[in-house]
Amino acid sequence: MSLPIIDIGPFLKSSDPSVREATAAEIHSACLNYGFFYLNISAYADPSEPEELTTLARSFFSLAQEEKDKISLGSNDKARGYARLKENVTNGKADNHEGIDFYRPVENPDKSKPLWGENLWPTIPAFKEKYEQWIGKMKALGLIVMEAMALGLGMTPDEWQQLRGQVDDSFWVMRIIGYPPLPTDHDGFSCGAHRDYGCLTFLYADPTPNALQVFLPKRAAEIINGTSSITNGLPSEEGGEEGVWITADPIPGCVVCNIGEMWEIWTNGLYRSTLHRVIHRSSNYRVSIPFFFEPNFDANISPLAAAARIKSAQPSTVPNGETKEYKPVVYGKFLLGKVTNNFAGGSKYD
Ligand SMILES: O=C(O)CCC(=O)C(=O)O
Ligand SMILES: [Fe+2]
Repeated sequence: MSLPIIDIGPFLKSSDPSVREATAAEIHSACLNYGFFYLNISAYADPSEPEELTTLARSFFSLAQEEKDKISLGSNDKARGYARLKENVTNGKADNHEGIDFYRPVENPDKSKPLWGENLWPTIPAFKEKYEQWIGKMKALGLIVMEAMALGLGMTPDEWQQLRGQVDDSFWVMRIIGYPPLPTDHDGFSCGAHRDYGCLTFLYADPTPNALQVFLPKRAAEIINGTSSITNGLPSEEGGEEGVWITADPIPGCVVCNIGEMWEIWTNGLYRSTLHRVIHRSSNYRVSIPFFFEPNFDANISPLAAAARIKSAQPSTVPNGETKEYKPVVYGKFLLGKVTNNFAGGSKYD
């Protein structure tokens, strides 16, 4: 047993409402229980596409350090470009990875403003074209999965159109990450424990096993009891909540999909964004390519009526029926807070 595997094919291809609702229900239950699932996209993208992207990424990461530094984010807008091995810090510890970040292009770029520069592309032939094709596909996939989620939450067509208007010009991020083996004496992780802060992450990773781990709180872990991939332990950095780390190895034809903190706000905590980390100790160089499908820069994210309807139909687990009300945020402001924090020595993962 592992995290649920959901095929997006039937949702894409069928006009039968019961088929579409079945996929939507699977996604809803995965979001309620885990915040993470495998999305089989083989009906949508040929596996050779992301494989080619990892080959291109490897040719970049194998360049001399000074070549890679030519597209350094430090000399750009502090967000777009290349970050050296250990430059990113999570929970106060250097991450043992290097990477390149790209964001949605902006009008009137100005690299003196955080986040507001231009993307810096490696000059490797076909690199930009192939990645831009992938970005186009992942953006469209984001809208498809959002529609399925709206259906899963029982949103009316009008409510869906309103939500769609908050994500139809996604301020997406794509990250290309290279992980050398984690030295046994490294004080930290390949990528420290964090929650994704946005909307939906679609992670393609090369076939390396035993790298990505997902933290399942005790209740969720019990649902998929019997899993052989349970490691153990509690994340001390997260207040010691009881649960288990499970490994989420790549599955051919699938991306790993998880929900970010904006979904916590939209659902007022009904869906939780789940802690995850990377510990890559095998001897190879691992490459992963997360695509973050995020809300529009100026989207005002606040709890959705559909989630409130589901919550009010459930018996309250909190004394006196009190529930925490999530505070609305404007996505772009929230993001700038993250990026400015990175610049101050924090992390995009904090
Ligand atoms: O490389 C991975 O498997 C995960 C990376 C990740 O969680 C992130 O960049 O947010
Ligand atoms: Fe992540």
